[in-house]
Amino acid sequence: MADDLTIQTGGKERGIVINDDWPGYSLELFNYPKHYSGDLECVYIPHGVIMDRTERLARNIMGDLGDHDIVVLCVLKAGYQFCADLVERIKALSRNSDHTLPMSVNFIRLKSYVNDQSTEDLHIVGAEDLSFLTGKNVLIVEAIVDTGKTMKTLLKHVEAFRPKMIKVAGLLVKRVPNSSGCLPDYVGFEIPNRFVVGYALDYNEYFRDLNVSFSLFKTDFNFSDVLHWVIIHRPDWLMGCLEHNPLTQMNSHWSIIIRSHSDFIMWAKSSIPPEKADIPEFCFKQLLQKRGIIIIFTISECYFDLKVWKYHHKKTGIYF
Ligand SMILES: O=P(O)(O)OC[C@H]1O[C@H](OP(=O)(O)OP(=O)(O)O)[C@H](O)[C@@H]1O
Ligand SMILES: Nc1nc2[nH]cnc2c(=O)[nH]1
Repeated sequence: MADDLTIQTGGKERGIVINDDWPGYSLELFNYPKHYSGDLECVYIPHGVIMDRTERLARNIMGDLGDHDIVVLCVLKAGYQFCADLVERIKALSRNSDHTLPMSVNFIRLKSYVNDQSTEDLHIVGAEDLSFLTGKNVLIVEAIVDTGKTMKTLLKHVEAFRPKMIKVAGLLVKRVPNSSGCLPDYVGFEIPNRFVVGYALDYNEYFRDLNVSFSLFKTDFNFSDVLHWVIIHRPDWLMGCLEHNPLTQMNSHWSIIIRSHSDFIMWAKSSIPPEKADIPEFCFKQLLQKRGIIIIFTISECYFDLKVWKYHHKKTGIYF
């Protein structure tokens, strides 16, 4: 995978390539949990297609590694579903062919995403000591390779324990501009640069329980409504954003900018006196306590926070 690692790099397949203009399937055609209604855009890759592709990956892995012992290293949390399904299919092939692939399964947890953003803060949680991998054939099983940072870090970590061989199976690989260049040896699907959820892939821990696989997280909503709602119901959170935003120190005026993560500014007001800004007065009292405000929300940060809030308050009957 990475150039500096002793892993075979040649002849890698891109898997099933999903083009940028793929609209997905209408949600109306599938069953999905009621608690996610309104949150999803479409079904991007149906569960059955993932299962069929996984079966083929299992066959490719058996073909390459059959008769070697392997240690499967499942990357949690998102990798658990793919790993379970892949191992199940390798076991089935093992039962029904002349090749056999003795396997042990281990788990490692890496965490770097907050909302839909990769952070520099990558933690390896548990199984820091991987000395049981020394001299072994290792199959790393990962749900998604996006920026590739997780995989690069993990490979370095695993390499340090001197396994005999490392192969990587990744169900999804995203086409991203600044990819680390780490490509799995076995790829299920190459997908556009969109945020997908379901089949154990989460958004701040939501949607792991979504079985209609890989749906797109919905981001089309009315920004003014969202902003009003946040200001009214979450002034504390808003202030938190300000505290942590270095830009808040820069300007003696305030401005509120809402932008999508592709940097398209959807709604912006800058240096407007509060009484002309069409935002409830009490919010401005709070905002104006802090002079020099620039608030930058990304769509999903803002939207998801509302969702969390909505779910949080379901029991108390406050709805967005
Ligand atoms: O290629 P990258 O940009 O590094 O992203 C890929 C990683 O992101 C997700 O993990 P996350 O940090 O969200 O933790 P999780 O698996 O517990 O959801 C996913 O499971 C991958 O490990
Ligand atoms: N749920 C989810 N987690 C990710 N981690 C990296 N990319 C993604 C993605 O598209 N969806």
